[in-house]
Amino acid sequence: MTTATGAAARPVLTVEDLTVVYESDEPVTAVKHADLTLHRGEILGLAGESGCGKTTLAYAVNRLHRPPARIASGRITFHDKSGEDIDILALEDAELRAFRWDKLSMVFQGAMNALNPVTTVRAQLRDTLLAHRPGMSRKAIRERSEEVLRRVGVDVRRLTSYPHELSGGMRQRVMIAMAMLLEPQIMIMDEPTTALDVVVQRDILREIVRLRDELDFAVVFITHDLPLLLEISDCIAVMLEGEIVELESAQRLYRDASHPYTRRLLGSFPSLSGSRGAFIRTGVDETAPVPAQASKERA
Ligand SMILES: Nc1ncnc2c1ncn2[C@@H]1O[C@H](COP(=O)(O)OP(=O)(O)OP(=O)(O)O)[C@@H](O)[C@H]1O
Repeated sequence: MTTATGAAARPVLTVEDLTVVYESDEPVTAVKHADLTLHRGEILGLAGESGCGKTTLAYAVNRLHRPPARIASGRITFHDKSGEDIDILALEDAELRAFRWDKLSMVFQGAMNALNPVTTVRAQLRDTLLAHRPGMSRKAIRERSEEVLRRVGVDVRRLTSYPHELSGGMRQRVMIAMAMLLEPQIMIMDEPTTALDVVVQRDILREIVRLRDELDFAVVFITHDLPLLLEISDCIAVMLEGEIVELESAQRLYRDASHPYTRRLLGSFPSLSGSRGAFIRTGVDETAPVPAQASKERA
């Protein structure tokens, strides 16, 4: 199969006909018959205004949705690198616990507040490792913990820190380190940097793109910040009122969006209207390659 960016890649996740309904007094169909294919090593941006169903879709993919949310239709298949296909909606509880973090991890909105406040970074990394790799030696745990921290640009001396001793940016990096701890094949990131200031946000995003290049996991990146998605994504899915109305390479979407809503969305960001291309990096010309590729250099 060929991805929208032109590279041959196999799918790692297929979502077919997914419908999620909140069975409240007035039922809300938050995701409507969504189809999505994520390829190995791909960064897929999920864009759309607040309330369009992005988070609901991400939660359902990882079976983290809670009542009143109910999956009314669909099929979600994880294509493991071993060649096995895993039907996520059919997993038993124990299988699901083993699956999460290991094959697919998530960094949530405001995740930096999700760290346990009374436990050191070292203990949190160790607990996650031991839950999934019970036989892991102390030496291997130490080495892996140090490695993931280094990868996200946090000094290993921070292993002995408690979350309150870290800055917001550092806590978010630790959460990303947790998410990559078990070398998942997919990381879903739901507005992972929204609460951070712009400079730290860019720094972390560049890091995610660089890590993806090195480690080749796939990323679903959710935000309503379309300019940012154009910069880091290979492909972008646009959601409107629960439907995926467009799924295109970042480049095609930017230059030639077909859905009127996408065009409106593009036009609603002052930095994207007017002289196209200026927002990405200074000096980028109109005929330059896919924005995501150009942003792969390190910060
Ligand atoms: N617990 C709930 N009960 C009923 N409706 C809900 C519930 N949670 C979300 N919804 C509705 O589902 C729809 C999709 O919400 P969702 O949070 O998935 O959107 P989103 O695109 O992620 O928004 P945001 O960007 O603000 O996070 C919205 O109409 C929302 O009001």
